[in-house]
Amino acid sequence: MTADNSVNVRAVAADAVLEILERGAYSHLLLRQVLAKYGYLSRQDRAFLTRLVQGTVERAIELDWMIGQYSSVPVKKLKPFIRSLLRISVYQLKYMRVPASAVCNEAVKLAKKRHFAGLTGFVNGVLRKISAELPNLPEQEDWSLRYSMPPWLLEQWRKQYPTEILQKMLEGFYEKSARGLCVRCNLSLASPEEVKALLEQEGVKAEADTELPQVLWLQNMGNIEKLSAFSRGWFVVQDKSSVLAGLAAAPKPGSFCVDVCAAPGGKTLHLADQMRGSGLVESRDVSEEKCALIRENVLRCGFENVHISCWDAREFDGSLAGQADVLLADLPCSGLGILGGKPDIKYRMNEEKQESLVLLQREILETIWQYVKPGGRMIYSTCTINRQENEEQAAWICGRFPFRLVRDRQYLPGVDGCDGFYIAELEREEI
Ligand SMILES: C[S@@+](CC[C@H](N)C(=O)[O-])C[C@H]1O[C@@H](n2cnc3c(N)ncnc32)[C@H](O)[C@@H]1O
Repeated sequence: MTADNSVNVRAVAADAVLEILERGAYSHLLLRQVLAKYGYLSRQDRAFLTRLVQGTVERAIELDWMIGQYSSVPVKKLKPFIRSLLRISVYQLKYMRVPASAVCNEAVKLAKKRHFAGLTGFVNGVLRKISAELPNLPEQEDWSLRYSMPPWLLEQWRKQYPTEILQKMLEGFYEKSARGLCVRCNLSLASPEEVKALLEQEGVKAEADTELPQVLWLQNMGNIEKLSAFSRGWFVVQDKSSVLAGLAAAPKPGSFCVDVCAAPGGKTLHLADQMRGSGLVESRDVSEEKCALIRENVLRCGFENVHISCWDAREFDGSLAGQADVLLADLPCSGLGILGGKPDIKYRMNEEKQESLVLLQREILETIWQYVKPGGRMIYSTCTINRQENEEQAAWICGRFPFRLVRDRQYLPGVDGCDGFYIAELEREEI
């Protein structure tokens, strides 16, 4: 597929995969940049590019194993661009059902164009062999290959979840893109019916969520920032699990809410929306750059009941002591619940990083619990499925500070129809 005369979508995909898997770029940020740079691509090409990059990153462990079976050179020793080109090509063969002739011809052309003319025979040979063998390949027994999941992560989850649940989760990550893009309607500006109607006028398919009336699932949306409903601030891109955290906070009109780790502002906006312009949300994040993201969203959505400030949540702010009706502690975490949308996290994370995140969460919690007024509530949430950062952290809060756990829930991908997310609702004791 070539979008137009000026850009070869496969070349863009190969470069993007190289940046993500070889140079540590964040998949969601890089894709956003690339899609903005090639803003003139058709909806079809944007969808192809997105799927090819995301899918290749998601399936990289399995793709490398397949390439390794038919390459005379170990995958690790291949030239980075050739490795990337083979990865996107094998993904097209196995998961996009692109005809082998198209995949091989495009890969050979691209190798030549990037000055690897001496390797075109090698590229063609590996891809032809894989495409011939594909129909005979049995399903992988090894889950690390079947689901492209690092072995240490599978081992950790095996200790924490029963096998059937684990399998549903692993499959759930791959179902996310098919469900579409999840958005929450800004009820202060428009009803879900109005948002749906405006989106449909612009060719976007919007389906109401079966449980949460303010949530819509979008398909075929192209460049979201160009949609009128987006620029009018009528919706916020936010997974259903994150909406559930905002609903758990349920601020009463006129409340004072503190959101200590707020960027890009999804939950801040939801708190402001639930109070319909009354009360105040003190919305903070650690850097000016992050606060700028909150500001942009608050402006777009038209809220005046939000105050944004740059503050490191590990630093105590005496002016907030005992003030908050609702404290939102949506803390930095290992992010393993959102692998469906940010698959590169699984290659970046390790047990050492998880342990340091547990310590960072505790450092923040030791400071911020003091902001909750007696009888007030704290919502502790993460977008991960690791017990140490979730249930164990909620128990740690209750064991150390004057809080009781009202309720908590671990949402799981593939089980609950949303990202993996943990939400604990805690109440500060009156005395
Ligand atoms: C899970 S994200 C928050 C998502 C946000 N609540 C939302 O709904 O859009 C965690 C945030 O914590 C911020 N963060 C990390 N360390 C922090 C610190 N020491 N103080 C304040 N914010 C911090 C990160 O910049 C990141 O934006």
